[in-house]
This record gives sequence, C-alpha cells and structure tokens, in this order.
Amino acid sequence: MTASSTPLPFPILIGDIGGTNARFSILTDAYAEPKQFPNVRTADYETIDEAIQKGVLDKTSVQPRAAILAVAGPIKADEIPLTNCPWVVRPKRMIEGLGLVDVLVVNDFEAQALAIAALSDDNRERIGNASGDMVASRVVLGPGTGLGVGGLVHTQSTWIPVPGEGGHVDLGPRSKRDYEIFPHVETIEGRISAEQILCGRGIVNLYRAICAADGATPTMSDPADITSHALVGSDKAAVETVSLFATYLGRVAGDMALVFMARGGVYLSGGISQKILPALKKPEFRAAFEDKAPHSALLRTIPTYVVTHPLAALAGLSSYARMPANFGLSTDGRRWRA
Ligand SMILES: Nc1ncnc2c1ncn2[C@@H]1O[C@H](COP(=O)(O)OP(=O)(O)OP(=O)(O)O)[C@@H](O)[C@H]1O
Repeated sequence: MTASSTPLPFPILIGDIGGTNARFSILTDAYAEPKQFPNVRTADYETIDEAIQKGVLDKTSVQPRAAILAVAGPIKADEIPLTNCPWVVRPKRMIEGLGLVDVLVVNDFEAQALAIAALSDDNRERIGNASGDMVASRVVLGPGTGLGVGGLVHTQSTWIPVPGEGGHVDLGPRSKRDYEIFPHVETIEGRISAEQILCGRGIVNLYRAICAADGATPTMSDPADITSHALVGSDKAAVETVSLFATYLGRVAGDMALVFMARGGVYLSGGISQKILPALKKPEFRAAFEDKAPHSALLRTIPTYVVTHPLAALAGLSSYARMPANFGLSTDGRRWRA
C-alpha cells in the first residue's frame, strides 16, 4: 500500500461543496451511518472554514480527524478556488485551524461517479426498458449550473472514477429541425459545446434559439419557468425546448456510454434531471440514446437512470471513506497531511 492510498483516519468529515449549497456529514467509523448536518448556504459564511466550524463542529462533540471534500473546479495547488462561489479551499489552513490531520479534495463529478457504483432502486428512477445491475463501467452526466460528466471504469475488481471535462464536447445538429435551430444557438468562441444547451443557462439558450428560428419573441428568461410551462404544456416553445433538451441529453449520454463502454449503466444527476423527470421518461431521451449506428444494439442493452438520492455525492464519498481499497481514486497532489 502506498502512502497515498492509506485509509484516512476516522472520524471523517465528508463535504459536498456546491455553488449555492454545501452539505456535510461525519462518518465516525466504517460501519456507522453518517451523521448528517443541515445544508449550509455558501452565501451565509465568508469562508469554508467558518462554515465547517459553525455549521458542523459547533453542533457536535465528535471531532473529525480527517476530511474528504468534493468541489466544483480544478484541484491544482494548495489554494483551490471554487467555481460559482467565492470560497477558497485551503487544506493546510484547515489542518491548522480545524484540528484535522488529513484532508483529501476531489472533483464533484468524481464524487458523483463514486455514488453510482452502488445505488439501490430507492435512489434511482429507471428510464427505458433496459435493466440489470451488471458490474461494468458506468458514467454519470449532471446538468445543473453547468454540465458535469464523470466516468466510473470497472477494472481488476476496482471502481476507478475518471474526472474530465466531458460537458464541453461538441454537440451537432442531426434532424431537419436541428438544422433550423442550431444557427441561432449562442456559441462559445464559435462552438456549440454540450454545455451551451445542457444546463440551466443552456435551457434558456435553446428556448431563445427555438423562438428565433420561428420568428417569435421570447417571453421567458428563467430555466425553471421554461421547464414548468413545458411540463404542464402551457407554452409551445417551452414544450419543444424541453423535448429537444431530452433529445440532446440522450444524444450526449449515448456518446458517453460509447466512450466508456458503460454496460453498467448511464446515470443522470444534477438538479435539472430530477426536476424534468416526466419529460425524460417520454420516448425522446431514450430514442436519441439508442440512435447510435452501428452500435444501436449495444445501446439498447444499457440501462439509463435518473439519480434520485438527495445526497448522492456524500453517499459516494462515504463509500470511498469506508472502503478505499474498492476504489482506485487517485490522491496524488490532492491530499494534505499534518
Ligand atoms: N425547475 C428547474 N428547471 C430547470 N432548471 C432549473 C430548475 N430549477 C433550477 N434550475 C437551474 O438549475 C441550475 C442549478 O442546478 P443544480 O441545482 O444542480 O445546482 P448545482 O450546480 O449542483 O449547484 P449546488 O451544488 O450549489 O446546488 C441553475 O442553472 C438553475 O437555474
């Protein structure tokens, strides 16, 4: 066992730090259920250290010795700025100030990937007819503030989470209608990446492009307004937006399944998937997912799910904390010790 794969000492503070909310729990040992703390709103505290002190440590007599934190953003140095939130994670300062001896920081979609290694039927909703829990590679896509993608490769009896920037792959037109709409989709440096459509801001982008293609004036600018009108069928452009969103999400999900040979399943996480679940259960998502000649037969066998676990990232990190040897999680350059 290398130094970097030595288990972290219990009790372990587990944290999922999002742009708006941070969620924490403490795992006292490998067998206990995690002790859950109320969500902390990131805007309520100036620093993450203060949030951990007041939101967790002041509320319990258990003093964690280690911490595993999932953050949105690249982990490159001793100071880790978060995307979409002014907090900076400084593991060395946490060790000095919070009484910790060991801090591991991972990417948020690695945590999501850890979670999909074992999700019970209570914590996922199946889309389409393919089913089964084959022990094989998986992939998770999460449309939220952005589009996160994480692979979970299964090899040599080990689950290996693969972080990446899969949300930024190109997304191209396919149908006649796509060719009418795509010229109006806002680009990023001339490119339509998947994230230009498959996230909160992307829903608005797609809705505007549909209106532009039809010569109509857009009336909505909030993704939640568009999806709620779509779900009740009260606005034609909104209905088409969500239908095409499901198609494009299926198209990209199918691509990711091909890349990772994800026979074990493709999972949709992120705030938006749960909110538009009825739309994802309509035929469009699955049809686009399976429409992958010459590999449609393979795609038809791959199950797709929406993750409904309210705290999936925390659950994934807890599985790792309990049984690190089951996961090939790289800790190089992301683990700090006293
Ligand atoms: N009902 C809805 N329909 C469509 N989009 C929505 C809806 N509600 C929120 N959104 C959009 O979802 C995005 C937020 O996604 P999500 O809740 O997954 O947050 P996140 O990126 O995971 O951050 P955090 O971890 O802080 O919650 C925002 O762009 C928001 O506008």
